Amino acid sequence: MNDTSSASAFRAGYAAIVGRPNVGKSTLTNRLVGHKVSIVSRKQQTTRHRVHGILTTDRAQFVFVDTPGFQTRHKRALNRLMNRTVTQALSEVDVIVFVIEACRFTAEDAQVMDLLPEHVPVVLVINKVDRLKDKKLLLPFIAEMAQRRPFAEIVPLSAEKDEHTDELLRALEPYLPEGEPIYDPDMITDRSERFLAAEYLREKVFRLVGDELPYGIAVEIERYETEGNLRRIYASVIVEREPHKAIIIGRGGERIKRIATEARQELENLLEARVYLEVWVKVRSGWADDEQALRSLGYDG
Ligand SMILES: Nc1nc2c(ncn2[C@@H]2O[C@H](COP(=O)(O)OP(=O)(O)OP(=O)(O)O)[C@@H](O)[C@H]2O)c(=O)[nH]1
Repeated sequence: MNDTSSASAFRAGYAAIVGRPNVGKSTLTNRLVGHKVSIVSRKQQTTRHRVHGILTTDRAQFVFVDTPGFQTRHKRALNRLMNRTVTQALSEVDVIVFVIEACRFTAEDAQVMDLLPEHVPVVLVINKVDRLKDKKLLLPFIAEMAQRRPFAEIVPLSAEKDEHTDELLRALEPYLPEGEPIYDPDMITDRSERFLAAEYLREKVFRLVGDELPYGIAVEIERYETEGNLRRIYASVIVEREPHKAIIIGRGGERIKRIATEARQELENLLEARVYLEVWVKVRSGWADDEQALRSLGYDG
């Protein structure tokens, strides 16, 4: 208890995970935390909230902030809110994890990099190295990236295959301040069950509706009741236009049934509880353009 040497001191702090859409930020957060707290989709820009994934080891507590993709093309209200969220997240953290794809550095990546504050250390993650056919290309790419900016560390890894993710944790640890855990060590997220239920349901909608719908989809939890080990969840999927409703419902209600069943099963695993989930599809036109409506749906940046 009286040991004051810094080598054994516990560390705790915040790490923001940033990068352009689709580089694998959600996959990485989930891998590091070991639970599915942030939704993953092939479709871009599925992460709209700051989600804290929390990992507590015997040496440190990492609080990960999974930020939405930087918006460079679209100008709708939703995206203005998202950019504000990102900027805010970055100024508050102890270390930034800047994620790019192996051997690709696009104009969009450069735009994200230019927004990173100078005073916060940045660890560069080169993700998806499993995709590289020729691993020899990695070294020159690392050298090229090191020229672009003084990164605190550069860690090539594969979030999906869980390769070298431990090295990232080792690289991040020294940048966390010494101190007591910020959250209870048993926690994996500071989000409520209600929030996670909405996220899981939204992920299923994105996965099962595929590319048939634009981004104007939201999920609202209308009632969330706990009765012992049972959760009763009443949710709405909100779309912008009537024809979108039919797409989500599917022929004979087949698709919405599958969305609800899969979301329920995953929630049962996460919560270790029985889940009753009822899902309705509603049309509320223009919500993605209306910041007020977004706030009421919980997108309050
Ligand atoms: N091959 C390979 N694919 C990966 C890896 N990491 C993520 N992916 C895939 O890349 C896609 C995007 O991953 P996400 O984690 O949703 O990306 P994101 O950066 O959070 O995306 P946004 O939420 O749009 O910002 C998914 O299809 C993942 O399965 C990896 O290490 N290797």
